[in-house]
Amino acid sequence: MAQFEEVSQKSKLHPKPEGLKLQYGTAGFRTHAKHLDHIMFRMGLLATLRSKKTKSTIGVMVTASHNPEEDNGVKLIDPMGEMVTAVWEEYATQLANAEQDSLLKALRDVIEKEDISMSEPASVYIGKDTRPSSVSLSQAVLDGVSSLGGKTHDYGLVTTPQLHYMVCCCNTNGCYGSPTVEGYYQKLSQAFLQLTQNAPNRTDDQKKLLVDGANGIGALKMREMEPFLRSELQVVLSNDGSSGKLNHLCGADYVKVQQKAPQGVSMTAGERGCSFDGDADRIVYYYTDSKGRFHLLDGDKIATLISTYLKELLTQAGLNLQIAVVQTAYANGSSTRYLEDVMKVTVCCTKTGVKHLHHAAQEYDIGVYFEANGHGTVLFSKAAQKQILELVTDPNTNDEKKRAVKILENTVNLINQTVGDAISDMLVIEAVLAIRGMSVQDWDAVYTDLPNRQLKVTVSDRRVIDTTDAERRAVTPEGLQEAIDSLVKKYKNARSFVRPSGTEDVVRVYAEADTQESADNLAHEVSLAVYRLAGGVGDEPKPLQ
Ligand SMILES: CC(=O)N[C@H]1[C@@H](OP(=O)(O)O)O[C@H](CO)[C@@H](O)[C@@H]1O
Ligand SMILES: [Mg+2]
Repeated sequence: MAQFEEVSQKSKLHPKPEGLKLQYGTAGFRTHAKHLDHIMFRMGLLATLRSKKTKSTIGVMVTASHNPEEDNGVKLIDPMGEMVTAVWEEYATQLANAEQDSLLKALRDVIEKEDISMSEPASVYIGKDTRPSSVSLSQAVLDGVSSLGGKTHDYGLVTTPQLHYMVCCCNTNGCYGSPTVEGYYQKLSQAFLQLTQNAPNRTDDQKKLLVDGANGIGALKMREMEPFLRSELQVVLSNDGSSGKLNHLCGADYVKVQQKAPQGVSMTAGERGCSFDGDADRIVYYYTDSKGRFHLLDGDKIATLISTYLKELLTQAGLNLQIAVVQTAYANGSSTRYLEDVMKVTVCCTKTGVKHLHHAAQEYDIGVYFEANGHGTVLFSKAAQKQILELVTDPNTNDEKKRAVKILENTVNLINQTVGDAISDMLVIEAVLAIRGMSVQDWDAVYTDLPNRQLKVTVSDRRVIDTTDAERRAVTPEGLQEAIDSLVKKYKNARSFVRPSGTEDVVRVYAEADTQESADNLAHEVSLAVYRLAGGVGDEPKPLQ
């Protein structure tokens, strides 16, 4: 077959290092950039097949998000802008690991299993982050697509959520928006400007926001978008990539894990700041109080703020829609308690990884999902969107209801429903604070986080730990869960769980309790239990200082 002749020829330009095995993990392939050229070419091939199969445009994003600059990675995007489905993750791994001489066989296997008609046309959208290696790696993706006769549109430098958005716009024939970066800025900024009209008396101080761009793509795109916001948001951008290194001592992951402000951001007391990660699909907020203490507002605080706001609007609009918040086991216990007991919203817990949260959120009229690390968005069901639109145009709606439902409509337009999006989430948070007249301190005071600690333990094979109940309980190895249970009993308001990481070769330990000292001690004791019962390697975990 002529098509395969070209694959065969071109694949020689992107050879697989013999014996190298990589896996499509929680967030696609991710490793040192030097190992990825063949992976990119093959993901170009796979995206082309996926496009033929679904008769839709598929996205391929070249990025390694919050990883160090030397790394890179790739994620595939399905037709509605969601993460690629699990079965195709398997194919991705098979194709990635086929040795050079069995690549065509691996390709034919997928075609056969999925019964793909090779005469279908194919279309693939491609984007990349600012890593130096992204230039040649995205070229390898383009080569893969063209060698199977697929059409490509190379968006060049875009954030991950922007590419998800483009794919969704394309496959909905423009219903979701226009598939251009300009179209994205226009849709979001128009919704934001409409929303801020509900808060006409904001001062320049209130409009000011410090943004840490993680020296990555988010910074570039924030600069591009700024004029569209017409000073309704006054962004002070740092770590804009002009001098610092990507994700180095800055960005959302650094701030969340270290629980301190990024370097290069100078905040006066009470000013609010936020950090994006390296591909701008995560965001966390923070401020420093008058005593110089740093306060983090993470994904849990964001989910609480947004769901409270939506619930209030639904009541004002007289709409009977069910709202739920989807979290993972890492959600702070105080947030879960507040949402269930005070807000009376449904809270559901899934396994770690955005695809799990996204699927769970699709089950509700309105599903708000956030990982504690700041990755999340809101999904509105088709029926919910229809009800909102009908009420906007209903001549019998009174003024109060009309105001609420107009705000809801603009909020729907401001949210990137395809995936967590730092820029979109930031604008939603800014709009909510403005409309509700809240400062960042008011927001922080809604509930107080339980002190918590996350640790990592290295074991010889992390797969010996199997979990259940959305990863909150360990089933194996024997005795581990009992050990955790009896340690937890020693502390007040305590909770702890362990799970094998899906992105690193470690076991993660999480503990929370009434004081930082208790959380630290509990996390340490549970780490010791993991080390002893699950085959720890290296030195025994030491107590925290
Ligand atoms: C505790 C934690 O933050 N885990 C992260 C991390 O997964 P692990 O499976 O824990 O390594 O990376 C995932 C992909 O970016 C992200 O979805 C998840 O939230
Ligand atoms: Mg990311």
